[in-house]
Amino acid sequence: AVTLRDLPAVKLHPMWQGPLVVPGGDRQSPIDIVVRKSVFDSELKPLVTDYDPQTCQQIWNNGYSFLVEYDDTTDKSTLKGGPLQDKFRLCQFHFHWGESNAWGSEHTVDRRLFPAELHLVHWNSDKYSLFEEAVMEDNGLAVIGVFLKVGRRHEGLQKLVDALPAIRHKGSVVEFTRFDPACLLPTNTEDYWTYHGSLTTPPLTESVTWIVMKQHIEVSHDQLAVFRSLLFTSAEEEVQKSMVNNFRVQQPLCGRSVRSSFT
Ligand SMILES: NS(=O)(=O)c1nnc(N(Cc2cn(-c3ccccc3)nn2)Cc2cn([C@@H]3O[C@H](CO)[C@@H](O)[C@H](O)[C@H]3O)nn2)s1
Ligand SMILES: [Zn+2]
Repeated sequence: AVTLRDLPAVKLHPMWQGPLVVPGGDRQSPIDIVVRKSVFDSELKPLVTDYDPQTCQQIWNNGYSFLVEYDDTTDKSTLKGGPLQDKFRLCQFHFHWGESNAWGSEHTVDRRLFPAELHLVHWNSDKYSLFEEAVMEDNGLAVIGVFLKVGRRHEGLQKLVDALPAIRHKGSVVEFTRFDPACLLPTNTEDYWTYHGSLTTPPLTESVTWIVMKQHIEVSHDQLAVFRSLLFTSAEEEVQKSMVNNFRVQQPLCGRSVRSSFT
């Protein structure tokens, strides 16, 4: 497997050329999950997702990734269980990927990189009434991370892949409805690691309970190639830049422990 050390000097997106350290940040994400140092916690429950495909609204290119956004004005698409005490509302999901299949994920497992990583973003609707409020609070957010590996074509993903050419440029949006994000979860949603961290893109707020699934999902090489056909740049810009390597590098653990729901 490829580890971070093997990476050639990967040209990072301007977002990551600046100071990568958040002043006073001691719970930043992503991290390397060292399996033998994770602590089994028998109190951790299986995840309970209840997503309503009717709340799917649009898919758009925000110049860093592509986001599938859900109507989060009611408790229709929710996550509970796992390490969570409250109910969380799905607001969007997106991916991070590399220019090659050798890297692209944000989290790593024993330094192992995956070609891509899915993030399903939720906020605590028991305690807050808006995402903007929750994002400023300790553990106001819960993000499920799912690793992608290249292999069999993912039938559920294809509807999303087919929509990507319409949002090639930064700022483009198209209607995208009736998509059930549960199809992107691995079959085993009982085994995961969980730790307290942050958003991996600005504002990098330290408000995320991360839930990283142990089991990956498989997508085909061609499906991943369509992700790479997206552009960081808007239609007006002269120089078009491929949307690849849109991941943040690993951050120091700063004494945090990672719990596992499995032995
Ligand atoms: N790599 S990852 O760790 O997982 C993520 N990295 N970034 C993510 N999001 C972007 C974001 C926006 N804000 C923010 C903070 C304060 C005020 C306003 C926005 N923080 N992170 C998550 C995200 C949120 N949203 C939408 O933000 C709107 C407010 O701007 C809100 O009204 C919508 O309900 C919500 O869906 N989109 N993305 S996640
Ligand atoms: Zn993300």
